[in-house]
Amino acid sequence: MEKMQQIVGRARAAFRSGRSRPLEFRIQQLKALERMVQEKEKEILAALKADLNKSGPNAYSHEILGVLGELALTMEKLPSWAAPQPVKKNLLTMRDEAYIGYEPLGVVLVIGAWNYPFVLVMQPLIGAIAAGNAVVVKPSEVSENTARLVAELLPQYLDKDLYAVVTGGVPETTELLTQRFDHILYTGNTAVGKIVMAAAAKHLTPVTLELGGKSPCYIDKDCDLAVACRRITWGKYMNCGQTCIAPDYILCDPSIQGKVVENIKATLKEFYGEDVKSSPDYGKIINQRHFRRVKSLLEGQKIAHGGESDEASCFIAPTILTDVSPESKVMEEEIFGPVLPIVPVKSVEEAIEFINLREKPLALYVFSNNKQLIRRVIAETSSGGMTANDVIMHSVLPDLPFGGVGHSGMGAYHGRHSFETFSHRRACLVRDLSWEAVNKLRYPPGSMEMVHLAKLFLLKQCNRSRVGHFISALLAAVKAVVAKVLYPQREG
Ligand SMILES: NC(=O)c1ccc[n+]([C@@H]2O[C@H](COP(=O)([O-])OP(=O)(O)OC[C@H]3O[C@@H](n4cnc5c(N)ncnc54)[C@H](O)[C@@H]3O)[C@@H](O)[C@H]2O)c1
Ligand SMILES: CCCCCCCCCC=O
Repeated sequence: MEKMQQIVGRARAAFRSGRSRPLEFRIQQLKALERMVQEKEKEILAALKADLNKSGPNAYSHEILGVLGELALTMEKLPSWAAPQPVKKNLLTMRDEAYIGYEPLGVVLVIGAWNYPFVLVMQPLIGAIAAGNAVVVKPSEVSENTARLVAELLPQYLDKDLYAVVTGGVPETTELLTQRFDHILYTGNTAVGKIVMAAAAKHLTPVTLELGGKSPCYIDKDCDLAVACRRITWGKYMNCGQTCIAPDYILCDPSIQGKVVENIKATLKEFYGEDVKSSPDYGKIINQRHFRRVKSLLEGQKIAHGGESDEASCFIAPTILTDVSPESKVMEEEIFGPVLPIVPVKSVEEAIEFINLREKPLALYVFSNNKQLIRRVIAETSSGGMTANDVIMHSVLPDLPFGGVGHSGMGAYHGRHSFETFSHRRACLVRDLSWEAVNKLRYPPGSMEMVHLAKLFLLKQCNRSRVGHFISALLAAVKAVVAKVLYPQREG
């Protein structure tokens, strides 16, 4: 493989040429990306099938639709997102142009994870292109078929120098991270997140870290359990439990634990039939390393449902664990597999305390008919995102920032948030060279009279209701300037 330094150097030279900046160019590249997804749909679906045994409908709705939706939204909204954003002015600057200008950061690195291997590199790429950057994409080597396809397709549709793909594993990523980037968006586990952040710190490169964690799900007694459990089952077992924002574990009153199990069991049958292993909708564990890791979490647990497995095909049945101790291994690490522990808690207070004693999760879920209880859980906890009375769905609304907090990550993307993540918000003030008399207020020699006037100018916002103020301030300023010019030696 070509040296990382050359790849990044070429992207930087292409960025410096300025061609990624015009909006027409960005939109043309996004259109090419859309054409790529449409023309190569079959190949993308085949790669996702080979990597994760994703069925066509699942791969389409979980990955391709997300990419097409993000592309359509970005192409439609880019002109308004990228437009200078005027800001409020004060009396000193009321004649000027004051705005936030969005400028590209430069060369951006996007490192993806294997569980949604297409959407997790494409969505950040869309935001980075939209913001006018050059981009180096590093898909996960663990989902090797999708990685290979991304490396093959992107150069066929996009500007090859501006948008490069690097494949490979830890050695290649380690080498890539020695290069200087202007932003890094990394998706993956928290331990590697720290490695990425340390490497970025050497170049003072800002990072967006899309990490994981244990996302709790509290079920209140006052709840339609059949609906709640259907939604939880969908979000927990989709992609065989390998979803960053899957509900990791359930907290509920011991009196409803049995009913929760029964409802989830009934839903599993509804979704995947009698023989889950042969269901096209279930997927598989990505590889044997993860198979063994997930299997080991079942040791010593009370299995209320599931537990069957087959190492050769990386299959672990949808599994429910009951009466799980908070101290057990399954409650120490993110599960990232089809295992759902239920930890009994006696009240919402206990649930909130349980959540707050642990690292801030990427997502948090609460099910209840009681709106006040939902508000309370939101107010008294913290997480990257949350959905009440459903799971996962906050991540599909592009106006909501998608990201973590604390150990579940930093920064966010999706929709406009992606554009902002990959842009520098530049403070712009454009003045002219007239009205120098008013500017005399800030020039030496200083006087308290000038300070009082400056206070009036600076602390008052400029809007219509304050026109009166403005006129009197202006008159006072003129008077002060005249006084300063006539009696320059006087003390303030
Ligand atoms: N927040 C999100 O959007 C999101 C999405 C998907 C997954 N995740 C989280 O990611 C985790 C699962 O992904 P994973 O970490 O197993 O994915 P992974 O193994 O695919 O690793 C992610 C990326 O990091 C790179 N990498 C791995 N080790 C590295 C090292 N030592 N130095 C530099 N780079 C290295 C890999 O090459 C890969 O591109 C879970 O914790 C999950 O919650 C988060
Ligand atoms: C409609 C359901 C879409 C699900 C997409 C989930 C993507 C999560 C990425 C983290 O793993």
